[in-house]
Amino acid sequence: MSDPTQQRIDDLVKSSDVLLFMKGSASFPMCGFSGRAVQILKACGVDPKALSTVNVLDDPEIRQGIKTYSNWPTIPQLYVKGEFIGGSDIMMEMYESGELQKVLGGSAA
Ligand SMILES: N[C@@H](CCC(=O)N[C@@H](CS)C(=O)NCC(=O)O)C(=O)O
Ligand code: FES
Repeated sequence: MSDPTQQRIDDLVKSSDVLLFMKGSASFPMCGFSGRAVQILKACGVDPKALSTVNVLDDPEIRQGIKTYSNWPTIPQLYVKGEFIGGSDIMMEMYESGELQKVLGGSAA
């Protein structure tokens, strides 16, 4: 991976079991879609302290680079154990089917 931003994102994604790229923070989401993603993770029993987040509004390079990294055009983006799961619509569908709770497995309290 020669692009430094892609490398930085790859390092971030691999550094936390549950990582949410979002607008704002878990305590102060700056967009409804990001807020919904945080709420879904809480509903799955993810301890807010175990949840790592990256505020893309703080870093334009990451805001663009994460879309390239995942080949997904929007924020939020959830990664579990280094794998891209999806945005808030996919998270909601997976939550309703029970799949998200399974994916989160040991990461959920
Ligand atoms: N349907 C999307 C909603 C997310 C969305 O539409 N995000 C937009 C507005 S916050 C976005 O990231 N736009 C590109 C950008 O702001 O960089 C999902 O499932 O997560
Ligand atoms: S910031 Fe406007 S829809 Fe997310």
